Amino acid sequence: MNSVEEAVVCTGLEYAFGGTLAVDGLDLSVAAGEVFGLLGPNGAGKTTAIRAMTTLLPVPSGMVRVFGHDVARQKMAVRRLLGYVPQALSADSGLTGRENVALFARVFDVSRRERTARVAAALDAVGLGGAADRLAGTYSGGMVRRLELAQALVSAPRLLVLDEPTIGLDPIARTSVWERISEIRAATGMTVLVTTHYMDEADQYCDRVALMHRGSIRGLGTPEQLKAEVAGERLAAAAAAAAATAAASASASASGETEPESDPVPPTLEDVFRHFAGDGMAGGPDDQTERFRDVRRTRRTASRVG
Ligand SMILES: Nc1ncnc2c1ncn2[C@@H]1O[C@H](COP(=O)(O)OP(=O)(O)OP(=O)(O)O)[C@@H](O)[C@H]1O
Repeated sequence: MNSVEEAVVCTGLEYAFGGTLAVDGLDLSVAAGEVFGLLGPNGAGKTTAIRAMTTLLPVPSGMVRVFGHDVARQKMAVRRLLGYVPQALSADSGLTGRENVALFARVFDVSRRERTARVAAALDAVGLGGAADRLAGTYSGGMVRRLELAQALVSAPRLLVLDEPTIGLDPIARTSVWERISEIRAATGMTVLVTTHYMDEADQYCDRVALMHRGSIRGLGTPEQLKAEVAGERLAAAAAAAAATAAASASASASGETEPESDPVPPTLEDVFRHFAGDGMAGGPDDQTERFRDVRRTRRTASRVG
């Protein structure tokens, strides 16, 4: 990708759990400094791909590089560049916000001299400076998610990876989490890789998105590019349908009415999602299993957040 620095490059990434091929030949490149959304239906392989990128799953060398470091051979170098907010909650409700972040500062080897200032700066950056000495167990769901963001930020990562950062949050808390992410990214130039099922969030906050389905990428581009692509395909399909109707109807054919009507409603990113992943939501037995799995997990996460 010529002169653009690449934060993450996946080349033919594969990962299987027993007989289940969760990631199936994933090719992906995330440019340094962009907010990149990895989208796709339940079970598409997003979390598995992210866990491979963050060194949490073993993959052969050559499949994933983070800022040029191979995750298989340079695991520690990669970890030093990363901040990761997993889907499952990681804050300890029995510690204060400050203690939670300080714990991460120690784990991520922030020097003793810098630690106090870095912990305070991370808490301020997510708007928790005033609540830093309260137990995390007294925080609202949105505050807990922002605390986890502070935990991931305390090591000043070049790449922040967020797996469904706003799941189970109300619209105001979701906006607050995203505003913090946007501010921090603007201030630091950090790269952000995020998964979300909220298409409105992806549309508003991501520079580019990839639609993942059954383990590989099916669509890639800016939200505007992908919406334009779907609009173009809808028009082409409408033209083909109109031509077929005209051919079948002598009267239409005689009057030459083969032009399709223009699409009155422009596609949304949700339409893009359905376009690329529609067959994943058709309701086969595997998809039903994924949906139940997701409902259970969303409820679990929401109840732990709330
Ligand atoms: N620990 C595991 N053991 C066995 N199979 C797993 C495990 N984790 C994931 N899978 C399977 O791998 C596939 C991809 O799952 P993954 O969690 O990566 O999808 P996802 O896109 O992140 O889904 P969601 O949007 O629901 O979080 C699914 O078929 C899932 O059932």
